[in-house]
Amino acid sequence: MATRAARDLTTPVLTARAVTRSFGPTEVLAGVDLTVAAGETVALLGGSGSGKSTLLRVLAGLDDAADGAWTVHGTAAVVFQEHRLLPWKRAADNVALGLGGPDVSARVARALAEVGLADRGRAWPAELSGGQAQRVAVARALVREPDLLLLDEPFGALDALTRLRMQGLLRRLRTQHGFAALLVTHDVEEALLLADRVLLLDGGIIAEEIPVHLGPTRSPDEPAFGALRRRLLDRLGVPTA
Ligand SMILES: Nc1ncnc2c1ncn2[C@@H]1O[C@H](COP(=O)(O)OP(=O)(O)OP(=O)(O)O)[C@@H](O)[C@H]1O
Repeated sequence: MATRAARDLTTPVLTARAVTRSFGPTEVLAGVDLTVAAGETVALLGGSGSGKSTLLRVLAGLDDAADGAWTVHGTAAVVFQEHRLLPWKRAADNVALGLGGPDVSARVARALAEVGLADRGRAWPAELSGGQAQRVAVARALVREPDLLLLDEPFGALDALTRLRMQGLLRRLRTQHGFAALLVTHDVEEALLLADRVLLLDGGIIAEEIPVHLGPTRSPDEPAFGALRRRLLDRLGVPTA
């Protein structure tokens, strides 16, 4: 699939300023500022109920009750924890949903091949494993050639092995396509495996920003990885010693 070579890489793909969102008297987002650069992967980490999913929904345009200013420069696509495939449509038709043009079936076939499901296009969602269904959800996002992927715990419902495979898939697709990603996760290891930067959401704001200076072939066995993991777990109030 063609990457967007013409895109201006100096313009951020996402900027958000002073984003607030309350539910009744509870202010869940209290003035969030963040920027995601082109091609960058940013993990959004925070405790349960800290507002990660709320923020992602706002940025994805799925919540119109928030205040503040946020802009996606380019095309964004969202992948949720649940695959959200329509059960009455075959895998390929789920990927094709909302697309137009004469080459839709070729684009869909290419996207399915890229997630390793070239031969499953005619399958019904109920015939797919959890991991396969989530791959179809990734293909549905990929086929839109996004500049930014918004990922809300995309592998959270998968078993540990499938999760590792999906993380590898995301890394490969990111290298091939060059999209930026904002990844909501509460898995510190996942954040460190995938992200260039980790943002900690706490008290309704980005309370801390941690650059992840690890190489592309990073491993949890590296001392620097372990040090960052301890720092993040400590910040999240999880004892490590
Ligand atoms: N539609 C809603 N109505 C009322 N309260 C809501 C609604 N959506 C979210 N909240 C509240 O906002 C807070 C943040 O929720 P959110 O789902 O964004 O947290 P999270 O950080 O993604 O949590 P988790 O990691 O457990 O998924 C929670 O207290 C939640 O109860």
